[in-house]
Amino acid sequence: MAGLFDMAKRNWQIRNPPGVVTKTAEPLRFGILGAADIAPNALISPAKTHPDVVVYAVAARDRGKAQSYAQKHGITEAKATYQDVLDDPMIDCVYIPLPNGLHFEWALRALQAGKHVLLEKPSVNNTEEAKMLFHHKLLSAPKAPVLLEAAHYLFHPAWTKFMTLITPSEVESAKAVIWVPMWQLSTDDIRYRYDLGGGALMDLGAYTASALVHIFGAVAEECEECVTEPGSFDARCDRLYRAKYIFPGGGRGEMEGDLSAPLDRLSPDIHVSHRSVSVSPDVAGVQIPEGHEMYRTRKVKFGTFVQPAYMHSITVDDSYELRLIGDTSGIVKSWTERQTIKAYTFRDTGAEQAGEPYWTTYRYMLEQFVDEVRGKTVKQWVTAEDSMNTARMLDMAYTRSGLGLRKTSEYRLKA
Ligand SMILES: NC(=O)C1=CN([C@@H]2O[C@H](COP(=O)(O)OP(=O)(O)OC[C@H]3O[C@@H](n4cnc5c(N)ncnc54)[C@H](OP(=O)(O)O)[C@@H]3O)[C@@H](O)[C@H]2O)C=CC1
Ligand SMILES: O=C1OC[C@@H](O)[C@H](O)[C@H]1O
Repeated sequence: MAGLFDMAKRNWQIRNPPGVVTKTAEPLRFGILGAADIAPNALISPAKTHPDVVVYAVAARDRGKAQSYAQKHGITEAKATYQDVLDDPMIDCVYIPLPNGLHFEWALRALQAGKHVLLEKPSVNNTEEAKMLFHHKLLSAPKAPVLLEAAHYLFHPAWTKFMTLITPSEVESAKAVIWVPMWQLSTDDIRYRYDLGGGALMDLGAYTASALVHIFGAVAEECEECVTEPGSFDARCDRLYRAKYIFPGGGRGEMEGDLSAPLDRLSPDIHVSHRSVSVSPDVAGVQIPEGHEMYRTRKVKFGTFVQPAYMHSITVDDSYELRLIGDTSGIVKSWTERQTIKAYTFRDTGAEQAGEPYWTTYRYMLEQFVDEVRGKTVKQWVTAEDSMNTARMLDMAYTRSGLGLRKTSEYRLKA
């Protein structure tokens, strides 16, 4: 009952955060490229509770659309073009929620304009673009701007907690699944447009692939199978994928995503199985007779890993075996233990870090982005290597599926 009350309160406060936030004297001013559906959740709402952030401008291809969007969301300026945002010296940071196929070009343009960039996932169309973007000399110059792929779920304390329960070198298998309900997207959505970097692997695979890389602590060696089903708009864009990977050391990773899923599949989740390993009795908080050793096989399930702020659940199932040392056949005793864990703040993980139960993944991410821009130490981050690894995983799956890579942008910065 208390759990239900907490959930209702948290979900209400996500939409109606308590208290009034006083902004700093010179907050970071953000401009948004595109009047995108995701921006209210991903930036506009989180900015309201961040004292050092103001969403200052939005640009749309149609000025009227930018104006009504700005009015609806209390944004000071509506710009007629994306370039107008980049040319405005008042703007410090740019959020890019454009279709995937435009991320590379507009991220480069924004970095060249000296703006810090929060770039929607997946950061780019493929590994070739990832290398050109994340290795660009603009990012290694003195006082280089910040570039972050908005893989928001990695910033939530539930993910941090989940990773403390995983030992990447001992993972035998893992499966990550994510679904979008069938009513959510139109058949000609940007996710079904090849020219815009569409495809379920691009859209949902960005989550499942990056999750697998973190869980195994490495990018896969090979994608051994990738079955897809096409969307109706363009057969080159997958509506559904099921991919299987082999990781260094032989671990098996699977991922599935569906952009038009039936109603019974609403919770994105991850299942991880570790192999049986010898553990110290302290780990299980038990004492064992002399001449014996303990083995543990751990399974971890993370329900609702992508949007954990609304509700999530991490379940750890440990199976223990007590054996005589050196006797691999005889089990003297076996037992199981289950823990169910939730972490809505870093306090729940035992760490001292800012946050409130009603902070979404996006709000936690914004906190770190601002800290990085302000030159403070960040606690969670998506590194250039992380972004490149996600692109490598997606490229492997697209190649294996036969659909081929998403095309590389022809845009290049003038020297
Ligand atoms: N972090 C998250 O949880 C989520 C992230 N995303 C990511 O955000 C990005 C945008 O997704 P979403 O907000 O759902 O998409 P929308 O279609 O709502 O927004 C995309 C924006 O791109 C602009 N645009 C520019 N060129 C084109 C073009 N040729 N065709 C269509 N639109 C164009 C449009 O801007 P204009 O206003 O100028 O017309 C539009 O507002 C994607 O990269 C997606 O992966 C999406 C959903 C959730
Ligand atoms: O990033 C995303 O997360 C959730 C999905 O609804 C959406 O398609 C995707 O773009």
